[in-house]
Amino acid sequence: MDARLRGVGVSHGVARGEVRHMGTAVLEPPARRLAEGEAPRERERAARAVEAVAADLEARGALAGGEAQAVLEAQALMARDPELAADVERRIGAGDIAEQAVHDAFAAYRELLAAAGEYLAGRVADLDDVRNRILARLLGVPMPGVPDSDGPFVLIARDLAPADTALLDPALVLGFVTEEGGPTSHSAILARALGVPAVVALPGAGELVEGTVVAVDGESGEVVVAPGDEEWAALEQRAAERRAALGEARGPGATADGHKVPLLANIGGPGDVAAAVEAGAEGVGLFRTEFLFLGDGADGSEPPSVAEQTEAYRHVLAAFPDGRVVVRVLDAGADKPLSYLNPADEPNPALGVRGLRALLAHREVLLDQLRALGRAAEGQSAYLEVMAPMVAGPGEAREFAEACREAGLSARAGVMVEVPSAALRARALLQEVEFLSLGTNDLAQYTFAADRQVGALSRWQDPWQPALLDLVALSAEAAKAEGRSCGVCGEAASDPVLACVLAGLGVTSLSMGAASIPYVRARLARHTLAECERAASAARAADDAESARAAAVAALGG
Ligand SMILES: C=C(OP(=O)(O)O)C(=O)O
Ligand SMILES: [Mg+2]
Repeated sequence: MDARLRGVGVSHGVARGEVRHMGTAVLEPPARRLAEGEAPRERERAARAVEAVAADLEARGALAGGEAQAVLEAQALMARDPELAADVERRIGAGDIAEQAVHDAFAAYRELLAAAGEYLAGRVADLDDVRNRILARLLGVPMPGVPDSDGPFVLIARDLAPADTALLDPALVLGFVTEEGGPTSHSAILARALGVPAVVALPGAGELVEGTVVAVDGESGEVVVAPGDEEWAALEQRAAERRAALGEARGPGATADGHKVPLLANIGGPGDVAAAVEAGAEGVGLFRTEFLFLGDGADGSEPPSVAEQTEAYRHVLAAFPDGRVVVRVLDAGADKPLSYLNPADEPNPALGVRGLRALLAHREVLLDQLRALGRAAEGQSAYLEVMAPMVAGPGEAREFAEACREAGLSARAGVMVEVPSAALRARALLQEVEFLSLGTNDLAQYTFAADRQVGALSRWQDPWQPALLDLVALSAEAAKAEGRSCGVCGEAASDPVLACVLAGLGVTSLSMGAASIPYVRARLARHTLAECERAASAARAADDAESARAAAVAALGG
């Protein structure tokens, strides 16, 4: 095994300790069929196991409190899902024993969830955990979970379920490393909440030998196997420098010479507001409203009502008095499909009727959302702005602006720049709408013809690609020429060094997950605007992502 492995760092800090593996044995149902007349008793056995697991999850939640409680309660709801229960009953009726019926019903549900796109796919680990718990209960074997240990350790798992992470003792668990998961998985969210460093998506993590000492850097995503004292000291030093820098930077985002770059939060709903406020977000740069349409409360068969939407939007606006809140209208399709908006049989959904295209084909859904936003903004001091996703040209921008007017919305209307054509014709877009926001995740997908959901193409998702920086520069220059704002709300904004480069390219605000805000604030505060501009030119002059980053780091003095 290599001495240095690299995954994705999702929770800052460094840790060193012995590896302990999570009990991940997949429980297999015994091969047996029900005899005549056994079904009623078997149904009862299944129902009792489900209820016991749901109650246990709730009890763990009550003990843990806070964010963990919400997650565990959501898992208890999954366990009690009436459709799952009906499927289990049906399978038992067809002769399956309870273990087999639970196993297969969850597998069917899992497939649905995994196919529903990135955010819902992140909940697959939660569902697997619920299934394992019910199976363990039925089989009478110990629950899967965190290993027992007398001393502190680094926890290694395929993916972590909230029921396990919620009750972790940060004094014992020094850090997490998982083979799967991403920045939106619960492992990542809860690691950040617990304040322990975490690295996810590290292939081969499962092969680390129990008891080996590893060092985990939750920022760079590095895991060093058997680190020497010098290597460990260097990692600690880096972490200490980052902490010191964090402590010094306060207040609104700005470069060392006072050039303001507002730091905003990306949120998926009212539940993310507290973390954004705590991180000192100056507002919201991207409210991904599709989670209201796809999320826990929605069943995905029809849009939430205007009243339901109004309430959710009002909650968010109220949290940012006098702040800016940019709401993106529903972005359905490709990684976030919605049956009533997107065609079922598109050969290539990422290039299909998605985003604004789907909304223009269902204008009533768009108009209802805009009306709900207008109502939510009444009497609030927050400054509402609305923007449309996946806009390819000025005609679409005009249609969006017209819909905003028709809905009687007085908020500023803008568009996301996520398609190269929008960046190339940014000035024309700004004849129709009032601001731009760069969605670098999709912009990378469409610039490099690389599906953002295909792991094997992930290097093309690297926002340091110089061609992507060129498109950012084009958009920012167009906005400047038109006297308009041009922010970034894709993942690019959350990389502290790249954030400086983006500021140097002329981007006017940066929006990111709340956890990244303090790091970006601290790094920006270290450099003048002129230094950021030099770093931006150096990065654009490079030929690939790696050398662009190296050139920018060198230009910024390390
Ligand atoms: C911010 C973006 O939108 P999403 O990730 O929700 O598609 C983007 O594409 O960069
Ligand atoms: Mg996008």
